[in-house]
Amino acid sequence: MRLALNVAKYEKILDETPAREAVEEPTLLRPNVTHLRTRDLYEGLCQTMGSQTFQHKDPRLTCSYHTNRSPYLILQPLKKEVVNLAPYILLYHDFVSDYEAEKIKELAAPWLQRSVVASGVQQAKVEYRISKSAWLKDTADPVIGNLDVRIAAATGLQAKAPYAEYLQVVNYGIGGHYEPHFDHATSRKSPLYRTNTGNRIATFMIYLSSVDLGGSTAFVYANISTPVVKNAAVFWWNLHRNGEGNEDTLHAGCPVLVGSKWVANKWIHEYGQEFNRPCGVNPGD
Ligand SMILES: O=C(O)CCC(=O)C(=O)O
Ligand SMILES: [Fe+2]
Repeated sequence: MRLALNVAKYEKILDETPAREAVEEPTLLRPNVTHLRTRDLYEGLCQTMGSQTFQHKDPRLTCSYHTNRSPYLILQPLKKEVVNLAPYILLYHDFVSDYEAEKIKELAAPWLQRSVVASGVQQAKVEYRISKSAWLKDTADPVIGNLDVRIAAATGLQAKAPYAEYLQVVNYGIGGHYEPHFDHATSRKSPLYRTNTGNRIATFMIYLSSVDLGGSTAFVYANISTPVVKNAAVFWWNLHRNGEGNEDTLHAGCPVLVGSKWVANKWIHEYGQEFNRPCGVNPGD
C-alpha cells in the first residue's frame, strides 16, 4: 500500500516538474603552459608507480651506508639509495622512526589548512595542488628540532631557519595530488624571496605514511617515479651550482587512489650554504 502511494506521489512530482534543459558540461582545457605539456608523461609515470627498474642498468645507482663524515651519522648511518643521476635524486630509507612519523602528523593535524602555491607576489589555492598543509617550527617539539639536525647531517647543509624553511607537513586524501611543478622560484617576484635567503637550493621530503594505491612522486623529465616508502626521505638539488634552476627537477605528487598520504617538506635555501655546496660556473653542475 505504502509503496503504491510512493510511486504515485513521485510520478505526480515528475509530471509536474518542467523538463530540465540539457546542461552543457564545460570542457576542462589544460592551460598551454610548458610544464603542462608534459601531462601525458606525468600521467604515465603515475600509473607505473615507481616500478621502473633502471637500477639494474647503471652501476652508479648504488645503495650504501651514508655517514657524510658526521659524528652523528657514524653512530647511526643512513641507508642511502641513489635513485637518479641527472637530476641527482636520493632516497634515504628509514630516515624517521614510526614514532617520529606519528608525532609529526599529530603535531601538524590541528593546524592543517588547504595548501597554496606561490602565484606572482601572492599565495593562491589552485586546483593543481589538492592537499592540506601546516608549518611546524623546530621549537614545536624535540622531534622536529632533532629532524633538522639529522637533515643537516645527511645533506651537509644548514637546515634551520633562516637558511631553510620550517617543516611543511602535507596531507593528501583520496584524489589529492600536486601536478608537475618546480619547488624553486622561477620569478624574482616570488614570495619565496621574502626571507632574503635566496632560492630553494634543495628539497628534502619525508614520507610519513604509506599509501595503498597511487601517490608516488613523479619526476617527469627524469622519467622515474618514487613510490611512497613510509619513513623514507627523498632529496634532490633544485638549483645548479651556478644558481640557475634545474628544469629537470620538474616533479609531481601523483593522485592518491586509495589511502591517505602524508609527507613533510624541508626546503633548504641558497644563503648560508656557500661553503657546504660551493658555487660553480658549469651550467651542467
Ligand atoms: O607529494 C609528493 O610526492 C610531492 C610533493 C611536492 O612536490 C611538494 O610538496 O612540493
Ligand atoms: Fe614539489
